[in-house]
Amino acid sequence: MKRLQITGLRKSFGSTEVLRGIDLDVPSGALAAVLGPSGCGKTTLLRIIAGFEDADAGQVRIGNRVVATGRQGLPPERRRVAVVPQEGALFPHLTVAANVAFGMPRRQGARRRERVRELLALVGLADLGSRMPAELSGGQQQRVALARALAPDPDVVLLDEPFSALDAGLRASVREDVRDALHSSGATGVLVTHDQEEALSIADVVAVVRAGQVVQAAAPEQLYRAPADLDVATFVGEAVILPADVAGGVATTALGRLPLLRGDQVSDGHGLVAVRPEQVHIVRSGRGGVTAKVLGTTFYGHDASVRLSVCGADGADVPVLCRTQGPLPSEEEVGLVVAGPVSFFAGS
Ligand SMILES: Nc1ncnc2c1ncn2[C@@H]1O[C@H](COP(=O)(O)OP(=O)(O)OP(=O)(O)O)[C@@H](O)[C@H]1O
Repeated sequence: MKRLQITGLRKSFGSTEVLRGIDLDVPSGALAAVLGPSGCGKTTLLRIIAGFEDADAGQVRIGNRVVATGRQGLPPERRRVAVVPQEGALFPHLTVAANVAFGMPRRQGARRRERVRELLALVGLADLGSRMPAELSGGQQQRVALARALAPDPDVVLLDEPFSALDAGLRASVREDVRDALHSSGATGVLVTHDQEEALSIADVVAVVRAGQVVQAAAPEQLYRAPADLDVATFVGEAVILPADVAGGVATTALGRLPLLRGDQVSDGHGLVAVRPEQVHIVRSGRGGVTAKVLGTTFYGHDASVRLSVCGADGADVPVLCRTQGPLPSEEEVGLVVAGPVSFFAGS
């Protein structure tokens, strides 16, 4: 089994406490994304798992092996952990095949060549073994880096912002290929990123790190639909935040009366609700819903993001965001209805 269990991991550099009790549990063969703003300690966490850095306290366990506990740990080469760095870092003077074979024992001979072929096929580069790294695109280089990491058959693969150097068009397809290759290999993966779309789109589990702790770890859809707090709600995707008075599991807001997620567990009181823009639907003025005025539209091609304002309880304008197929004329009056339950954060 290749389950990765991290408990109570702490690390300070001088007087700066970077990791303050990180807990993370990644099932065998799953891919976890560690999502957090720049400087929150993501790379430090990976370096500790890999054995490049010692923690001050806590434990790293892979399957039934404790690879680090407190300040003690196995050396990196005995952990069965591989790292894919930010930019492939391939050996420029070796062919693609030789790069992939680099970490494998030479005595394997024909088996080694066969394994390189398998790995290149796994990452979709079956025909490129004889090329030099400089003759590959950035996305192809990252796939070779993954194949090289997988060559010694590691239990855990760590990926440090592996797509950040790729342009937007390429990034989506390369990350899907990397996810599929990782899943096929059976290795457990941990990817660190500050890109929420990347985390949501490829990971089985997303762990949001803030101030050196995991504030929520959940499947992408659960994280998006039921964020643990207001910061997670706004960090993971866009949200319309509205003041709300709650009674009987229903919030009264500037967008009308909205049912709450797990409303039966929410006490009556005042707070804020988070509404996802795609929950807000436009209906023609006079056809129900809350009246809103269009402020402007940003058109993205596949859809558009419309900024509107509705009238709050105190008479002030409340900004609202929704998604539409195309632009709407500014100043137009429309009706808005909200579909589905919303998250509530008491006393915020
Ligand atoms: N060897 C070190 N000595 C001193 N401080 C360090 C060291 N390594 C990291 N830090 C500090 O620890 C903090 C976390 O760094 P880390 O690189 O882990 O963050 P990160 O979340 O990966 O950031 P980014 O997304 O920008 O790469 C930063 O404030 C950094 O300056």
